Amino acid sequence: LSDPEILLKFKSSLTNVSSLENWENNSMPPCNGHRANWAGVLCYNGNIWGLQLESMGLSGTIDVNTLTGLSNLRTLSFMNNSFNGPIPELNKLNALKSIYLSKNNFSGDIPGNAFAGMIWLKKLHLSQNLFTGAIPASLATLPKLLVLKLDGNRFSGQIPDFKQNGLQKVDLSNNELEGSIPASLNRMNASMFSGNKGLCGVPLKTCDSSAAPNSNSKEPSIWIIVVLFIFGVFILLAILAVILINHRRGRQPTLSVEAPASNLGTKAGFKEEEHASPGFSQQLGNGKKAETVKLSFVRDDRERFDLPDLLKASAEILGSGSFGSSYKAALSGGPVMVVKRYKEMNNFGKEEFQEHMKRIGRLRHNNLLPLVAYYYRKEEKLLVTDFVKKGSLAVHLHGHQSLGQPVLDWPTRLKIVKGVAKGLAYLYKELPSLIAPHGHLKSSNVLLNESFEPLLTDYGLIPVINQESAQELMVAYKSPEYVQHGRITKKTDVWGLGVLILEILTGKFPANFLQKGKGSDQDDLAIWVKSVVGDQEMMSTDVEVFDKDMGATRNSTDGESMLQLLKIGLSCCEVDVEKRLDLKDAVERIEELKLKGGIDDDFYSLVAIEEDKK
Ligand SMILES: Nc1ncnc2c1ncn2[C@@H]1O[C@H](COP(=O)(O)OP(=O)(O)OP(=O)(O)O)[C@@H](O)[C@H]1O
Repeated sequence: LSDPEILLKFKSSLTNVSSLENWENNSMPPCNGHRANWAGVLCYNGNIWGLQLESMGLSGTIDVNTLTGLSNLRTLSFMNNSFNGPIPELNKLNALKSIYLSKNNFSGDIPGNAFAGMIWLKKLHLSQNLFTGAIPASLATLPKLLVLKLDGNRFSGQIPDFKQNGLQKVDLSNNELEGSIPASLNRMNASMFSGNKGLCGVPLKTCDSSAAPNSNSKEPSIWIIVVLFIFGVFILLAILAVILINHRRGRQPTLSVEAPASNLGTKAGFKEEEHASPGFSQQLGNGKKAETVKLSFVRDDRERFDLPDLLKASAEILGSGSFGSSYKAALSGGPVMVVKRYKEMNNFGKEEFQEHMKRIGRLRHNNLLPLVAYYYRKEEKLLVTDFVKKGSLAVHLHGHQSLGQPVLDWPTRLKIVKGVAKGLAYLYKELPSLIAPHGHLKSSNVLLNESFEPLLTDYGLIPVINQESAQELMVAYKSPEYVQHGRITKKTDVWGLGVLILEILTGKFPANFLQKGKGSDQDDLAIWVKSVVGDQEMMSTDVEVFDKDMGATRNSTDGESMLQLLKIGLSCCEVDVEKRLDLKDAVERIEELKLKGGIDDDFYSLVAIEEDKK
């Protein structure tokens, strides 16, 4: 369906729609550039990014399924209308940044998972409705939530333990909540909790521990005893069952790994083929008779495990890059690790290799994925790191459709560039003897943590990669200076940073990495950007290279910062090394870039502003 068709279908499930009479198929399109022709529609670049249908007397059904067709929709407001019934299934619109449903007659319990997966949601207003039951638990883990207004409903039970540090306003006043206020909300104003008879703890009066859930405190305690008793009986039965099963099986160990694994503490290692689960271990061991295998840990602050533990774990291949393959392996009951098996590290003696791994293991920075351990055998090298759940920047920039995830917005992209720059500056400081301290900077080697902070990986490896393969495979050796003059310089990583910046701003994949081996004179992406933007001095915020998916940038600060970053990216991609920025200058210029002030980059609901004034 086209945008107008989607809006008309959406309108057909509403009642009392006289305010939407200019929503008509044969009239003007809903958006004309940034201007809206249809009432209550918010436009950016000809796309619908918001619906602000406030104070229109609307009722009927909010047809969320139809709205899923509007791929640029980021904000929804139905404030001050007459909608009733249960809350719509808003998490089908998981790219939304703000939702305003206050001042309607929505009612009933909200399912605990109603907001699960809404990782972009910053503002949620549900004030002054008739909602009952518990505050949905999924709200407590939304990573970007800043403002939550649930006041003036009939929410009951305890307040969930909000995990976010960034919460700015949480208004829970005038509900039927009870119990103690979680520590994460202690710094809120007391008025945010007023009108709830059962709440206690900072910033309200302290909880009286003896009489806390008081008056009818006897009843719950009896129930607790009954539940504990039943639970105890279950556990006893389970233990008996396990003993019986083991008895029946006799004394043979169920897994061949178990007996020798327990000796590991005293033995120096074990024979790989005795213990490994077939797939992963066969690939690692190559079917050859293995020597003893023991992981060397490069950090003291990490829980110890050994290669057998990883081999036992069911492994999943994450991907095969130019150097080999990466496997994800979950240790039983413990952390999830990634083991990268390098094909091209065979020319180094044990001591030389160990020395370098120790050096890498000493690095500590918020924007580096730490090396945890390594394994050295003459013909086999493995590096072990933590698994990063959100995956790589490459996946977020180029694979979001398949993941069903919203694309990265501008503030997130700027945060990633700033983090990458900081990580690089640290590598330059700590590894001054390496000509290219990273050497392999590209978007699949930038992983993203839970709050989209970038973590560089695969850094500092040039000294232990076989020279011939390095020249063929590593990003540093694809730089114009290497292709033309056969040398890399202190500014080679700056070129990698420039290509990454252009990739982040344009959303386009740098074609060079697709060609194995030597690339063209300079990166195709940089050539394309230069051909579109022309003379750097003459560039304006209207240049056509920016990824449209970065989202609304109507305000001038953001547009200006994007343009500045584009200029920095191009100056980092200068073919002439003399003219290219050095790392220090590039990092300084990146650090100066500003986001628009304030807490939000979407619209401020008119009714919400009025409410906030009260
Ligand atoms: N620690 C990790 N956590 C999560 N994903 C990871 C981790 N390390 C690597 N990956 C992802 O696994 C995939 C394979 O990574 P790998 O490092 O083997 O190859 P690559 O980065 O694509 O290429 P290259 O071998 O040239 O570095 C990539 O998509 C990468 O982003």
